[in-house]
Order: sequence, then C-alpha cells, then structure tokens
Amino acid sequence: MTDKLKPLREKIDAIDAQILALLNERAKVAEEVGHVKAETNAPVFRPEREAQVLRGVAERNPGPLGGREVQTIFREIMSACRALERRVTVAFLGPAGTFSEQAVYAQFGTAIEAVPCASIDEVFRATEAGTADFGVVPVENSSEGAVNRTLDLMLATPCLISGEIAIAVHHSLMTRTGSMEGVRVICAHSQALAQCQVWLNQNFPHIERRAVASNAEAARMAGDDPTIAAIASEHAGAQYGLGVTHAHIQDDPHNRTRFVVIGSLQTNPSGKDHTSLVLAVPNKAGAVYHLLAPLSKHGVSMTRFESRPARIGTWEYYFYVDVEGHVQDPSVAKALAELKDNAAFFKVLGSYPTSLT
Ligand SMILES: O=C(O)C(=O)C[C@]1(C(=O)O)C=C[C@@H](O)C=C1
Repeated sequence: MTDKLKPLREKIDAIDAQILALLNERAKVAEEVGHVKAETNAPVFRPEREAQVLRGVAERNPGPLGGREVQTIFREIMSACRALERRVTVAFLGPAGTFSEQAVYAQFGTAIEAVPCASIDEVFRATEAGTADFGVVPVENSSEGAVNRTLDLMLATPCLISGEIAIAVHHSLMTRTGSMEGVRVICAHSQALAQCQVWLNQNFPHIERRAVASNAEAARMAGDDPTIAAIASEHAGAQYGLGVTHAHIQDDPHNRTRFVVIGSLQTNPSGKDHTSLVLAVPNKAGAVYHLLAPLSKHGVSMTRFESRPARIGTWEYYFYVDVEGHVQDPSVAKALAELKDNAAFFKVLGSYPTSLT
C-alpha cells in the first residue's frame, strides 16, 4: 500500500511545487497591476474582470474537477491577489454565520475585511460613509419575495449595485441539546419563520415563534438557553455549539436568496450583465404598459418587476425593474433613454455581472 502511494505522493509534491511557483508568479503580476491602478487612483476590485476570469475557467475546464470547484479555487486565488493590491472592506448584515456573510465570501473570497453590521440600514450607512468599500445586502428571496428595506434604501441613498450573488438557503431547527424537549420558543429572523411556516404549523404548532434580528442571533440565543430553538443555517448552529433536531425544514426545497453588492463603483460590461432601475409613472390608465414598451421595442428582456408604495399618501408606486444587459450596451442604452422620457421618476441603480450560481 505505502509502496504504491509513495510515487503518487511524490508526483503530487512536484505538481504542488509548480502550482506554488505559478501562483506567486501570478501574484507578482497582480502587484504590478496594483501599482498601475495606484498611479491613476483606479478601483482595485473589478467585478466584471473577475466574472470574466471565473466564467472563462469554468468554460475551459477539462475536468475531472467540476466547474463550480474550479471557480471556488480561482475565486480564492483572485481574492488573495487582490489583497496584495489592497484588502477591501465589506459590510454585511451580521453577526457572523448569516447567509449574508456566506454571500460576501462567495463574491469576494476570504482575503477581505468583513464587517458585520446590526441592520440593513447600517450596511448602507457604512458603505455610503466609506467606512466600508462595499456592502452586501439581501434583495429578494425565492419564496418570500422582495426585501423591502433594501429596496427603500436603494432608492433613498446614492449607493450603486456592482454585483449580485444567489445563495441556496437551507434552514435547520437546532438546540443546545440537539432535541426539542423542554423548548418553549422557536427564534429566527422573520423571513426564516415565514419560509418555514408550513413545516412549523405541521410539526410544532403550539410552540411560540419569536422574530429576532437575524438567524445567527437566534443561534446565539439558543446556545445560551436550552428552552430556545433556533432556525438558522447549520454553519451558524455549529458556531454556537448547537445540535440539529430537524434539517432543511424550509417549505421550498429550492429556497434561494439573492444578494446585491452596493458601493460607489460603476462596473464595466462583462458580456453577461443585469441592470437594475427604479421608475415611477404618472397615475394614469395604461401608464405602466406605456412605460415599459421601449424594452420590448429594443429587444431588452425584463428579468424582474417589483412595486413599492411611494408612501406619499396617494396610490402611487415605485417600480423596481431588472433587465438583461449593461447600460453601455447599445440596445439597453436606447431602451433606457426612451423609458426615461416616459417616466415621472427614473434612476439607474447599476449594471453588474450576472450571478455565477
Ligand atoms: O485585472 C485586474 O484589474 C486585477 O487587479 C487582477 C485581479 C486578478 O487577480 O485577476 C484582481 C483583482 C480585480 O478585482 C480583478 C482581477
């Protein structure tokens, strides 16, 4: 056995030496890129370039490694190279262990400064004030719909969207003891309680449910008190020493949350992008229909349409619209110019590479 393993391990050692040399060669070039950028004060994080590199490695990947695995490795390589230029700071809805934190690392890799914030408002504040280079906030969930606070703050602040990340959201029920005996309250973020409500009604209809600031906060509370059960990711549960009593209890097994990266960066086209807009129309019959007509006229696909009351006392709405393409794509530029003419309010929230997952 050891005789057979020895030459194979020697092969791996030799390959690792080559990988290490190449990684450092790459890192030195990234340092040079960093110097060029410093001369012109150009942004260190270039999401469109990173998206192109990651799409490229998955396309060219000959296997047997999977495309997703190869992307994870290259995500970390770029994160480490980027950190040699400058380590970016990213604010997210904390505490540690939330799906927002998972989204941060999925987008930026781990060679960053991740700053947990107590609320979505605080993530926007930190990003707007420049204490963080970027923020990551949830924007919609496949079973619960829009995260309204994020939509309202996108409208109210100058923050631009420079990236999107979709994360599979699996919720588990967990306690300190790993059993539901003696549990009097089930705690979770209100969205997680809503995403598990059918399952909870069937299995624990008589246990009180309490909404708390985040699932990770629920996990922390359950770690301190055996009468509390938390709904959270198993990753968060492990951080607070919880045992799983029931795994993956969300009503939709394909539950996903989409996050956006916010900041002041205007991203260049990556070849596969989305553009987010906010619009309002005068309160007239057929106004929304007219408003959106330029999209189909110029062959621009709409991927999302959401409305929020304008909260000025009348039945007026803001419409949040996502389209395929980048504001610099000629067809998108033409459609948006016409759309703007029809709109009582028009704001581009940003163009950014489509999520890799
Ligand atoms: O191409 C650049 O602009 C780089 O800084 C290099 C690099 C990389 O490591 O490939 C690193 C950071 C950027 O976000 C994009 C790519």
